[in-house]
Amino acid sequence: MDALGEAPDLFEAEHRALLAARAAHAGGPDGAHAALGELLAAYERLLRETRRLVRRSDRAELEMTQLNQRLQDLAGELQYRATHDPLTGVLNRAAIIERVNQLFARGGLTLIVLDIDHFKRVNDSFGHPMGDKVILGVVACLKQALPAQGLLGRVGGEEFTLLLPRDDPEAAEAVAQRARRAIESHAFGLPDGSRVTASFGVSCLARGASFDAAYGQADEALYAAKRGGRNCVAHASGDLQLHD
Ligand SMILES: Nc1nc2c(ncn2[C@@H]2O[C@H](COP(=O)(O)OP(=O)(O)OP(=O)(O)O)[C@@H](O)[C@H]2O)c(=O)[nH]1
Repeated sequence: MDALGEAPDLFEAEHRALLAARAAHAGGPDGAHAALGELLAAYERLLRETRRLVRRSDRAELEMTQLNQRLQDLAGELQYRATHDPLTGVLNRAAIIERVNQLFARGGLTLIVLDIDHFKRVNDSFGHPMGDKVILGVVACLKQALPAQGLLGRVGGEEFTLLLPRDDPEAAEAVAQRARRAIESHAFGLPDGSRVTASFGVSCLARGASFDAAYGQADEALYAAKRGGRNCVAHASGDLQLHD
């Protein structure tokens, strides 16, 4: 910048050489040779500068593209972390609440809530890492039992939800029983050879309901399943019915 705040003209010398060449050309052949020499030198410098500027701008563009990609990756990572459980990689509670409320705006749905039975015993007897391994095993069983259009989430420590995009109690019963059997028969590798089971509560509600209503019902049914002896499925359709 000069004193007036204007950027210096990078091609001042070339501009002057051009003016001189123009004047020499207008004045006849006498001064033309010297002017042509100056013009050549100026033209060569112009090419060098232009190449340097193009290279610099290519580098800047590449850096911008890389920065942009990094930003997009970070935004995706942030979005993933905000919506997924770090241990299991399934949807977290906040993401499940959002999905359920979105789906209720469009139609009915089924919320199945399940809780691993006597899970505290696993932690107390074999340690927290073994408990984590059981949680991962349960998630693998749930993924196996979940239909393609269903969603799986972790809504508490050892509590999960299966979300089915229709309020169909029979389909819900089939999915819950499939998940229950998958857990019951899975080899978790506990040191004492004991099996792991889970209890299930099912709520099917029509369009316009909310996560709180569906979760409240499913949770109540889940505790009926616990009271009913665990390793079973209870529905919240009016009065609670146990299935095994
Ligand atoms: N390993 C591990 N344990 C967890 C995690 N989150 C919660 N827990 C444990 O889960 C256990 C839950 O125990 P309780 O709520 O008493 O229930 P429970 O022993 O499963 O008994 P019931 O539900 O009545 O069958 C507690 O010991 C928690 O510390 C986790 O991420 N990893």
